[in-house]
Amino acid sequence: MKLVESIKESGGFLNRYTHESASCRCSMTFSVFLPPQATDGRVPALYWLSGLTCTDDNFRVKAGAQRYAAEHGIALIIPDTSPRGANVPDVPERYDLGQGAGFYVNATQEPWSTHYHLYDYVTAELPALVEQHLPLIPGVRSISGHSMGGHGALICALKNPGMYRSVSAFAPICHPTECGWGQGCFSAYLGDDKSLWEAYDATCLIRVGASIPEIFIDQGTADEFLLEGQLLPESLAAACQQAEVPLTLRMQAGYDHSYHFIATFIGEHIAWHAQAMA
Ligand SMILES: N[C@@H](CCC(=O)N[C@@H](CS)C(=O)NCC(=O)O)C(=O)O
Repeated sequence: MKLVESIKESGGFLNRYTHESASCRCSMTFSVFLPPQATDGRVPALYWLSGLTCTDDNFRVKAGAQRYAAEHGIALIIPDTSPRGANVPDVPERYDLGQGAGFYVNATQEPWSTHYHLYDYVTAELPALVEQHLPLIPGVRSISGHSMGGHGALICALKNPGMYRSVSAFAPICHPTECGWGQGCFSAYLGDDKSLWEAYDATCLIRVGASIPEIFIDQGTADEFLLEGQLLPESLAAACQQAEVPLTLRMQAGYDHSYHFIATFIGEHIAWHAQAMA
């Protein structure tokens, strides 16, 4: 992997890397915040998955997370949301399909199946890469994300028991098989057989017994996509209650879907993950 930018922040370094991804078969860019504690030792890592339209840039410039990561001595690993490049299929007129909308699945359908393997990328290729090259404690990971990335964080944790010490999410797409965003991407990436979609749906995974110690979610009540029925936290809450999965779902009065909402609560999420990785 190649370091393309390094900026000192909060006593640590906000770095950007590019590498040739075997999973996505293209060059991928990701950001990493290394806290000051990484100068003389190895640190735990919190993976952050962003939402529709995002690159690795949105979280690093808008969430204000680096200050808290420095305080707690944890690294932030911030991947892109899809494969990229002129040879990678896209639908430029759509923000919710193609580049910027990888949905953290392994696509099986043409033309997406060559490059759109974000699930393998995030759960296997990227952790192996960063743990080999950066001062991270191998295997000590947590995961969080926003919207499409909140969905990504939930399914990565639910499908890989023990891989992450903790999982949280901001305004996650909780039941993608039942919302417009999810149905649009899953039909394109995974095909028409809806039973295959359920393997990438947090609510469905909990219904069929996926084991997870605890889930922590913040959701704004004035979130335009909550009101539009894209997020469906009530479906996840019902599944968790039925399966006796501990869920802390905080409905935050008046907050919208934006990074202003994330910036307000990211400190609490980072403190919670840091404790789980201590
Ligand atoms: N119409 C919106 C829909 C997409 C959207 O709200 N994306 C959220 C995640 S689902 C986001 O993080 N946008 C980028 C940002 O706020 O920096 C847009 O094009 O930005």
